[in-house]
Amino acid sequence: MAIAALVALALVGLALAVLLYRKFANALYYGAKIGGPRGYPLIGNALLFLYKSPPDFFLAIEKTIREAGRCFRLWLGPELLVIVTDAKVAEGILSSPKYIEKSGEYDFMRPWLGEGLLTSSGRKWHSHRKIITPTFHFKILEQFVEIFDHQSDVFVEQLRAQAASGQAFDVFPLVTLYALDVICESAMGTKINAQIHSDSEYVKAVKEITCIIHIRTYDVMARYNSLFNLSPYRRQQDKVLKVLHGYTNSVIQSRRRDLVENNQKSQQDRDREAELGIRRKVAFLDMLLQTTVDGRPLTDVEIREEVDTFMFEGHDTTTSAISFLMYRLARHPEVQRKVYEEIVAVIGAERDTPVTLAMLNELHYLELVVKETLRLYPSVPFYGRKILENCEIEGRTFPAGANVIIMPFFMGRDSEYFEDPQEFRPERFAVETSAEKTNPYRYIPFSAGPRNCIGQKFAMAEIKNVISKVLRHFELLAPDHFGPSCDMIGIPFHLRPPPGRTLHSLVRTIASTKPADLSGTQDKNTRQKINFHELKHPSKVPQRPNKSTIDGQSTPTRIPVDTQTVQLLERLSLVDLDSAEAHRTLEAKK
Ligand code: HEM
Repeated sequence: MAIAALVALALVGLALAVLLYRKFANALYYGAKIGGPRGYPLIGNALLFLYKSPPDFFLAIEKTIREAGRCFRLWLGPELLVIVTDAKVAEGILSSPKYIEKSGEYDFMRPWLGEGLLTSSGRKWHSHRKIITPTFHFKILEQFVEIFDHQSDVFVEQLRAQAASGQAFDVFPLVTLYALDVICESAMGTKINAQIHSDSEYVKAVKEITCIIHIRTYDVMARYNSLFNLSPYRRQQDKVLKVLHGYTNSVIQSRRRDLVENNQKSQQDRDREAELGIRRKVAFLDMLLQTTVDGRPLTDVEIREEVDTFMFEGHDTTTSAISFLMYRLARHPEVQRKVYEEIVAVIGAERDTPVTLAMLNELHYLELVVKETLRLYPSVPFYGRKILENCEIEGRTFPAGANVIIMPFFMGRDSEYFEDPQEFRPERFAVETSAEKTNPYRYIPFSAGPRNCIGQKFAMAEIKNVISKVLRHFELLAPDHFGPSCDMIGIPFHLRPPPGRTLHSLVRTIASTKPADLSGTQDKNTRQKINFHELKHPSKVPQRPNKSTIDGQSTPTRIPVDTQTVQLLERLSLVDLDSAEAHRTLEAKK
């Protein structure tokens, strides 16, 4: 009896081993050929990502790139990841219509976005991409510029309010609210007035779900559903999803009713409205309501997925770009001066001149500055594809099931791709010497190929608009103590996350407290500041004072901006693949 049981057990064990071998042999074999850091049995390289904050995650990857090169494999338990920072390999994947399936990381967005444009694949993605592309036509963009213009006026008022308080604050949360206002009005045609009512249920829900997505992306403990479902994040997610989906659904219903009413209007009514100058702005949602796929209209769920996708992709990315751009302008007064002069030449110095798309397209130098900012701080620092069948790219076999993670963050800092990558030099993108043109796949903050960013023209116009407005009102200044040595500032120990929480969530928590509460949360010496100097004479083309003149003034209007978030990420900006010295210093700081 005992022997029979032992034999049965051995057979089950053998069957299991064969099953596991059949499931993983292919990936193990080709994964080993790609090469990567040594891992442990069963967990692989998961320890590299345990309780990791975003900066620590990036430092770990950067260290591995040094050791293993621009393309290497990692095992996260049973998951095979292939990290790619090689432009040729990235080109092989991004340019091909075969590799459009998204990697496992996108599952963290699915509870909110469902199968929208960012997360879907196959036939659904193809047909939706086709119908959504025309919504970014320049004629439609033109009407969105009105929204940017109005919302950036509100943004300027928020900055002015901070100037009056004189309290330290982080620019990032204010930019988030501005970007949310813009995308909500453009995508749904409704005003949430996030900049004024930042504590509204919908605004808070967007912030919370974005935070949960980030936590799941960076921290291996929140990555797997089995662990995530046991955590408080899961309950929090269920709660905010009700708010998010509820809001989008109600807007869809109301816009449907409006559309029916509008269609019932007689030609006479329409002519009268046209005479009175009543022009209804068409939101992205309206276009979806009127479109058809394979001869049928989109369902409410399909529309909701696309609108929510825009809400996410259209605010998180531009927020990061605008925040880092403001930070860089403050650090490079000569660049800021050139941007300002261009704005005055194209739009004029008057603060309330309405901006048009044609004017924004004329801001060529500002465009170079945006591109340079995205080289160093790509809003989407990595994105992934799932390989469905074994395939060969640039001499390597990528096994079926592998998640390929392409990292523009490191490509933008690679000295083989960009000369002196650590230098902020917008001119490198000038047409004659354009870094983009030498090999377009070295510079991919908007991705490339069939699944590139559909909203990049919208984003560029939005960023240019808000910067042109801010610089007509304020000068961004870096205070004297803010020199190169400050670059090495690490995260003060007491701001490190307790186990189980990522630093990112902590930063978000701090950022969402009132500015006044911030002052006590960190050591004075570790605070970096950007000041805004308000221009006094808007009606004349103002001669911008240089820094020493400003310092000489008795009471300039200044807003000390606490760049907690920038500080966190500035640490990453030092991850220059070229500079072993910088790396050693960072390691020592840790
Ligand atoms: C600085 C701003 C932005 C950056 C850097 C950026 C970057 C990207 C990147 C890298 C992707 C590819 C992601 C992937 O392959 O998984 C992407 C896709 C996408 N982006 Fe953007 N984005 C920006 C702004 C926007 C805006 C403003 C919108 C909408 C108004 C938008 C809508 C989308 C959508 C819908 C996709 C999915 C496209 C598809 O898969 O067919 N993005 N974006």
